[in-house]
Amino acid sequence: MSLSPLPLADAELAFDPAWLAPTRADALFAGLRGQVPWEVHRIRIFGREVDSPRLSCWIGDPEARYRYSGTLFQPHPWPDLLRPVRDRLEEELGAGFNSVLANLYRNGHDAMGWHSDDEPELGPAPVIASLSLGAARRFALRHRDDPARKLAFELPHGSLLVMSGTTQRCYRHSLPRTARPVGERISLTFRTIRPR
Ligand SMILES: O=C(O)CCC(=O)C(=O)O
Ligand SMILES: [Fe+2]
Repeated sequence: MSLSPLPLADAELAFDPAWLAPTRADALFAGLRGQVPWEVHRIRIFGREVDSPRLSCWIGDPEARYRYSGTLFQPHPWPDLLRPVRDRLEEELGAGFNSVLANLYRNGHDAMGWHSDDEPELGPAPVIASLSLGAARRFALRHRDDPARKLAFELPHGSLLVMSGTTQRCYRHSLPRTARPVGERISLTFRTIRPR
């Protein structure tokens, strides 16, 4: 398959439902599930620090540090099995990626709340490439100022979603909880952190 634009005003989205062949996607899921040092990240909600409802791991080049809630996060080194994925993304998208936030959603209770990836380290118009592995989950976008502008769709095993341009500035996105019984899902959100 190939990347095709998804129409949404003030956003720049490209989607490929089958970026990775199923057998490759299976192998990547199994390898990452076993090799990544999955952690519970703490997030701030309404001024309180709580465990995020998923497991995560920040992976990247040594300079891809970022500061969050007063803590300086140092990335974990790239697992070998992610290097060819990063190389292919860089070549196909013509963008550099020095880091990836890996997320593991253990079941339908695990989720990601509404947010924009708009930390200053990402720059004003970041390219974020998100590869989905494992159980298909819904992904939702909604405009910051106009609730009528929204989009939601499934992210299947091996799919790639690229958000760029004004997407982070104009939209929030989320991965909602679901009451359906769903298996594990891993997302890899490739980014570029500019060192401060
Ligand atoms: O898991 C997903 O597809 C979304 C992840 C996300 O929005 C993020 O890591 O910032
Ligand atoms: Fe995000």
